Amino acid sequence: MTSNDTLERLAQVIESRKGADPDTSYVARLFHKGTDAILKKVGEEATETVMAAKDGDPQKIVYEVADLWFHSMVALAAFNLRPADVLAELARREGLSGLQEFAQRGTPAGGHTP
Ligand SMILES: N=c1c2ncn([C@@H]3O[C@H](COP(=O)(O)OP(=O)(O)OP(=O)(O)O)[C@@H](O)[C@H]3O)c2ncn1[C@@H]1O[C@H](COP(=O)(O)O)[C@@H](O)[C@H]1O
Repeated sequence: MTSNDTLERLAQVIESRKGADPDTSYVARLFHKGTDAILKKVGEEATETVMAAKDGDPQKIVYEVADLWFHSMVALAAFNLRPADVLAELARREGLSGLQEFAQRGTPAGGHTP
């Protein structure tokens, strides 16, 4: 079993919660609340990830990043996207240095460097 399988299985469960009962499913409740509520959770989990990383506790970092990935996947589903779309974008970037990619964009005068 690969990590891609785990993400794809979770994506299928998330998809199946669209229109499900908000009283019996957390994901259905998020969809019921709407996109703004989902995006708010993504923001909260990102902040909690930063705080965990500042604490330096590896277990807490993994826990919070799992929360962040999960809520990001709910956000993707809200826009009818799948983890496969993100994985394809990462695959496209494979082997292309971030510095190289940044240079190809062309740095505006006075612009920042990564
Ligand atoms: N991976 C997850 C998952 N990760 C986190 N959460 C829930 O996300 C909620 C919000 O997390 P928070 O950290 O914000 O917790 P909080 O209770 O708001 O507390 P605070 O941090 O705000 O104090 C919690 O209720 C967690 O249980 C998840 N809920 C569901 N899943 C997956 O989604 C599937 C479908 O879930 P249901 O739709 O509920 O059946 C499950 O089988 C799981 O595989």
